[in-house]
Amino acid sequence: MRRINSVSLIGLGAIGAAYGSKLQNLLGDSLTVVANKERIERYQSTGLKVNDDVFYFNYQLPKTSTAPADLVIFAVKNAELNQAIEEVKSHIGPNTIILSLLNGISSEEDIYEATKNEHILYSMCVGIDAVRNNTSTRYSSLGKICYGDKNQCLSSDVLALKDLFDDAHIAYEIADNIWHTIWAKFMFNVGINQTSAVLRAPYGIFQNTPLAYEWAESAMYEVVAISQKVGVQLTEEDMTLYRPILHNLSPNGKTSMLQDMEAGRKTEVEYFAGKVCALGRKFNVPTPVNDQLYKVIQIMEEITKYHK
Ligand SMILES: NC(=O)C1=CN([C@@H]2O[C@H](COP(=O)(O)OP(=O)(O)OC[C@H]3O[C@@H](n4cnc5c(N)ncnc54)[C@H](OP(=O)(O)O)[C@@H]3O)[C@@H](O)[C@H]2O)C=CC1
Ligand SMILES: CC(C)(CO)C(=O)C(=O)O
Repeated sequence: MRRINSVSLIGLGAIGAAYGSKLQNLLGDSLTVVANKERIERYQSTGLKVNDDVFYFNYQLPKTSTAPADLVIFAVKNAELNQAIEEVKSHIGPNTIILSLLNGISSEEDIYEATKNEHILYSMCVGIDAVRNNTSTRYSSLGKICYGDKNQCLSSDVLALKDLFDDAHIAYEIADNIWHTIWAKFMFNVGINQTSAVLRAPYGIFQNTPLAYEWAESAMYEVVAISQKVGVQLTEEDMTLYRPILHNLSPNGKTSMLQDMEAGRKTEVEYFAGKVCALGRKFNVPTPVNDQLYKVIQIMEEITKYHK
């Protein structure tokens, strides 16, 4: 029976800090956070605050030679993924399990291309409303990590991760069809993240203003239509299933894209509307809502740069 005793994590933002704090409580220094010198100094100077607790992690510089970890977790943004893969590569051995908590539908394939690792479990996290302010992260709900083997089997990797999550008190769900689950989350992000960034609206606005959520759903419909061309077969029921998830998030919570917009960071629009529009063109599916969101969000990013 496989056991996960050592974990390396890259990306200590909202998601990395939230789940990393749980793992550190269990593993202590057997959880290693990979980061460059500037980040490590920043994290060490104040500690990493997660809700009301302060964490001092075991840090390691990128590309340091090290024994492979049992599990490597990616929790960076999509545009940062390629660099993160290079920087954490020395932690990945032939038997290392890899988990990518990034949103979108491309990170697992990108990691596979770069590492050829055969132990990548597909995953996403849902129902978490973590908001980060520099080195401080606050959440009211930690949600759960949905994951699975892409061949839909209960492999020893899947079971080893289940034991780790049980021990660390991280809620999880082993998905029957993880690719469908990831696409459903992609659909939700395409709707809620992008419209929230444009409206600068926290979850409460979408919970209480039907017109705002209708707009988000109009972007989601385009993902449903495309999914049917790529064999994923999302339906309107997948959209309905996300409504209670939205209503469980803190009304003051903000999507990761709204947080990026407010902090003047580049957003993940390329991996949401950018991907939807490209797939729409490929499969001849009209994507008028995402076409506009793609343009508006890119313009907003330029305006932010202009004012910096
Ligand atoms: N926030 C949320 O509620 C949710 C987010 N997600 C997804 O999870 C992913 C992560 O999002 P989130 O946590 O919000 O993003 P954040 O921007 O809060 O965190 C990303 C972190 O990665 C760090 N980082 C980037 N590159 C490197 C590197 N090479 N080495 C070490 N650290 C690095 C950044 O450091 P620095 O700040 O110094 O650049 C930052 O702390 C995204 O794909 C997002 O869509 C999924 C579900 C919910
Ligand atoms: C679902 C949601 C909106 C919060 O968990 C998210 O994935 C994000 O903020 O990126």
